[in-house]
Amino acid sequence: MNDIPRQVDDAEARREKIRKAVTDILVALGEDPTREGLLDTPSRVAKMYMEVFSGLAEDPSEHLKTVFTEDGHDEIVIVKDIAFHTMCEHHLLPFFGKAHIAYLPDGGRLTGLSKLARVVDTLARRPQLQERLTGQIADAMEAVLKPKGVMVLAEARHMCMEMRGIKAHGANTVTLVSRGVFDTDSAKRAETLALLRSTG
Ligand SMILES: Nc1nc2c(ncn2[C@@H]2O[C@H](COP(=O)(O)OP(=O)(O)OP(=O)(O)O)[C@@H](O)[C@H]2O)c(=O)[nH]1
Ligand SMILES: [Zn+2]
Repeated sequence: MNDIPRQVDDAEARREKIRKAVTDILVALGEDPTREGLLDTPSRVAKMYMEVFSGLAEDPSEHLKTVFTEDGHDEIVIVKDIAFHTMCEHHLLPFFGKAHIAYLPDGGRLTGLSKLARVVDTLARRPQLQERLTGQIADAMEAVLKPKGVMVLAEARHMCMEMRGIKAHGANTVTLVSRGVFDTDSAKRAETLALLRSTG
């Protein structure tokens, strides 16, 4: 019972810290935080950060606990084109793209297909690096489903590379993690990678 008000208070205290920090940034930029257009900006940014970083308080593997055991079904499962939006931890600017996941079940242990997208969503709602996001998706799959193998391919555009700095417009970053048989069996790895990369 006592946990609920504490969490609410804690969330409000964190929102207030963000509001104050955003006001300080606006002042540092030479803006007038009291002008009409900016009046609610600190509150909006606080609400937005609490939303886009809400995955920090969640355990992604919880989503995978809906396991169906389908004896004899140890064929590869692939879910492609899982869209994600996240924030690069270096600049707090968005990077976004798609994750493609393949796993080879063991002992018939399958999870709901939507749960793979939920894992990606939870991990994306954190300050991230693309390599870490890719690895953490595979970690969650391994921890709960204990598959024979898991492969995760992610492709993304980083706003910190496009709208500032090097301004490499349209650069696409691809990251790949292979575990289990997809790491040790080169034929399976090549076949699965081709399936993950194929379009349509
Ligand atoms: N490996 C990796 N690097 C990233 C990711 N997101 C952003 N970066 C990079 O993080 C690096 C930070 O480099 P720094 O030299 O510390 O920062 P900076 O001066 O803003 O760098 P520039 O972007 O080159 O102007 C940059 O090269 C970014 O492109 C990511 O997901 N993975
Ligand atoms: Zn960045």
